[in-house]
Amino acid sequence: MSIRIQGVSKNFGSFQALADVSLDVPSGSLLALLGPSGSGKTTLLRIIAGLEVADRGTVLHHDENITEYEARDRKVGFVFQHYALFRHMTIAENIGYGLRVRGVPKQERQVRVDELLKLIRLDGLGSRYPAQLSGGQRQRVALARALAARPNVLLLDEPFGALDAKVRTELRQWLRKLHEEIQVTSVFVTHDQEEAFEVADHVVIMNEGRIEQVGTPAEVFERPANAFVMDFLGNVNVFHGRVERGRAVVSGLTVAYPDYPHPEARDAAVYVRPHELEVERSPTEAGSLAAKVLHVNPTGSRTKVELRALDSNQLINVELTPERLTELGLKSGDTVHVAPRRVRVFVPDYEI
Ligand SMILES: Nc1ncnc2c1ncn2[C@@H]1O[C@H](COP(=O)(O)OP(=O)(O)OP(=O)(O)O)[C@@H](O)[C@H]1O
Repeated sequence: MSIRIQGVSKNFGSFQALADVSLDVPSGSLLALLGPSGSGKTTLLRIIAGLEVADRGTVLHHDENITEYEARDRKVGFVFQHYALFRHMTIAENIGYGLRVRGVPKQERQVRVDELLKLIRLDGLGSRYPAQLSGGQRQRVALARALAARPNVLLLDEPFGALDAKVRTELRQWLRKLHEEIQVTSVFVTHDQEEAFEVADHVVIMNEGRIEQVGTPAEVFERPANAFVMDFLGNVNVFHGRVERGRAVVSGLTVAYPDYPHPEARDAAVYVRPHELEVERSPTEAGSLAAKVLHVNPTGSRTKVELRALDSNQLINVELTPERLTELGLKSGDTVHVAPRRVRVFVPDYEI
């Protein structure tokens, strides 16, 4: 069941939580809403669920306009961060609760609950109580409960937010596999980039009630639509420079920027990710920034090197492979030359 959101706006008093948001969630996909705190992710999810009413705009399920439908008529399943299970009910009773309320006969309920217990890999534990399960297992039960009535859409709001890092990682992979198995259209809210990238096949980057970009994890990471997305998606070096005549210039460094062919110079931000910076012992022909090595921190498969540009004093973060580090033999205090393999240039208020 696809979801289509068209021109949805929502105000809380004078505060605009969502500003003219439109989004398509293809049938069977798993889409993550990713953005900083307060960007409107939960509000959008609640509007899809029917728990919140939009001031303007429409929500369609498939081609049906469900904007006016109550939550219970929308056939959605929810999992929240703190969607507590009923403590006095067994796991099986918890999972079957919604079916019981809907009057599904006992036998049919039991078959469905057993099916779900298998799906969440907790078969045999149906007679336990929530207190006898780990936090991760409890969230899997919450998910089974959400799926019990075969919803058209599954909505998850920071479902693993309260769990520790190791369990979170396991549950992400588990959710990914589960989704491949059941293929129910799912929307997942998180402020954790790694989580969004690992779980979802499409990521929606939100900021201040607007959608900044929609794409696969690779698309938004490799081709960020704007400076906000670039910044938000992690560790990045930002150099302040200018653009003019098809070039972007940061002190000694010049790179081609054909998107700005005009002769009048404008301020620009030049973004380079740490693994897209090369370190050389001598200046490169294409232009490089002279910098002093502050720290070399070889952890894991990448070595993090912190440098300071000689002319601007700006801190620069570089990631090198262990092989490259050995080749260079870098140590603190060395003066080197840093050159980007790839840059993204953003010119404020300039539409390409
Ligand atoms: N019922 C409400 N009344 C007033 N303001 C609200 C209400 N619900 C949300 N807001 C405000 O709307 C903005 C967006 O909230 P929302 O919960 O959608 O953001 P979010 O991106 O999910 O953030 P978080 O990651 O912190 O949950 C916030 O500034 C929040 O304070």
